[in-house]
Amino acid sequence: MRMLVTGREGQVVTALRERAERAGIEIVTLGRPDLDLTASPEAVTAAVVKASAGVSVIVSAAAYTAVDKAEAEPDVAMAANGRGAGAVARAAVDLGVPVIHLSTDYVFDGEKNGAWLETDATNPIGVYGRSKLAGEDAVRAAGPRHVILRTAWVYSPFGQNFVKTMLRLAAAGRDSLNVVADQTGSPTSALDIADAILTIAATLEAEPGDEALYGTFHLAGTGQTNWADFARAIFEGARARGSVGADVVSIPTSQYPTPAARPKNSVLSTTRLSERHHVKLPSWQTSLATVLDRLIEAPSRADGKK
Ligand SMILES: NC(=O)C1=CN([C@@H]2O[C@H](COP(=O)(O)OP(=O)(O)OC[C@H]3O[C@@H](n4cnc5c(N)ncnc54)[C@H](OP(=O)(O)O)[C@@H]3O)[C@@H](O)[C@H]2O)C=CC1
Ligand SMILES: Cc1cn([C@H]2C[C@H](O)[C@@H](COP(=O)(O)OP(=O)(O)O[C@H]3O[C@@H](C)C(=O)[C@@H](O)[C@H]3O)O2)c(=O)[nH]c1=O
Repeated sequence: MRMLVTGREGQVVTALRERAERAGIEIVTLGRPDLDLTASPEAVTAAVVKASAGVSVIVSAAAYTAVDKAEAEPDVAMAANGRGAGAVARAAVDLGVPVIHLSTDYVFDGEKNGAWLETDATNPIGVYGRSKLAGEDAVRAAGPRHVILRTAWVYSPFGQNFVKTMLRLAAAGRDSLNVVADQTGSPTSALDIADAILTIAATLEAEPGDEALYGTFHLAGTGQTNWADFARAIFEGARARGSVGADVVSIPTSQYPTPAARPKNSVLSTTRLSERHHVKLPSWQTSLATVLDRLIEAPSRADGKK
């Protein structure tokens, strides 16, 4: 298998590079300046086609992900996540290969009691979510051979994410942090996303004509939490590894004003993916431990002891 992934230094693209190399899968990454999703759709499609010699699948992982900043520059977010995503998917159609496209829990308004199904009505409450929904629509319009993977609350040893922010604030000496406790979701490791994408890509390659494998799927860590409890788990893990933590004070969202509104309930039902692609991610606690192991050097290892 040879795979092209959009993006260069993002969390998912970096995790995919690592996992693909380990599995002996050839991976081509395409990011700025060679690919700018905000360029004209024709230029985006041409750049992807040009870089895709011999690829059997395209993974569309690059996106404008600055949720708050998007409120101030909706045109840029929409160009990248809407039109840009559509142009990447059209390149896959031109090449005759399937596209695996990453989307988000933020396409929902968060008002449901219970986990969101793929068939639930979307209703994004911010610019980022609206731009990602436009991208989903553009991917669907490009052709039927797509897998849209809506994921959530992504963290990893790479790039920027909530886990690294918490560890950085504690390391900078913040002994107490106010964190919102009324937004619920499922933290998802980019390493797990990468493994899932490799499995899904292999299945698509083996069974290209199976229509049940295409469409929209939810992919998230198993279990749910809120940001405050997630922060507590991060600090508990940090302390257990000999690093510093901070006390977490639970606050309502109203006490942490941000430019963009976030959904109250982001929990995604992942049953469809496990039934059709036999992919089920570990519990978020298990995956958090794996990522913390990589982010925090254990004292015994730092001492050179086993
Ligand atoms: N992070 C999260 O919590 C979640 C992410 N998702 C989705 O998953 C996917 C992967 O997210 P993640 O890896 O965390 O994202 P990151 O923010 O870590 O990385 C985004 C990548 O997109 C690239 N990029 C941004 N703008 C452009 C552009 N105009 N042209 C080309 N490349 C661009 C960045 O390039 P550069 O390195 O040059 O900045 C970077 O490589 C995205 O589609 C995102 O919407 C879904 C749910 C949650
Ligand atoms: C740093 C910090 C954040 N928060 C809150 C703000 C927010 O509601 C929540 C998470 O903050 P973040 O800014 O990391 O989250 P955010 O950027 O909204 O994360 C989202 O990113 C996009 C790309 C997605 O697709 C989503 O699935 C989701 O992961 O925690 C606190 O309450 N206290 C703090 O000290």
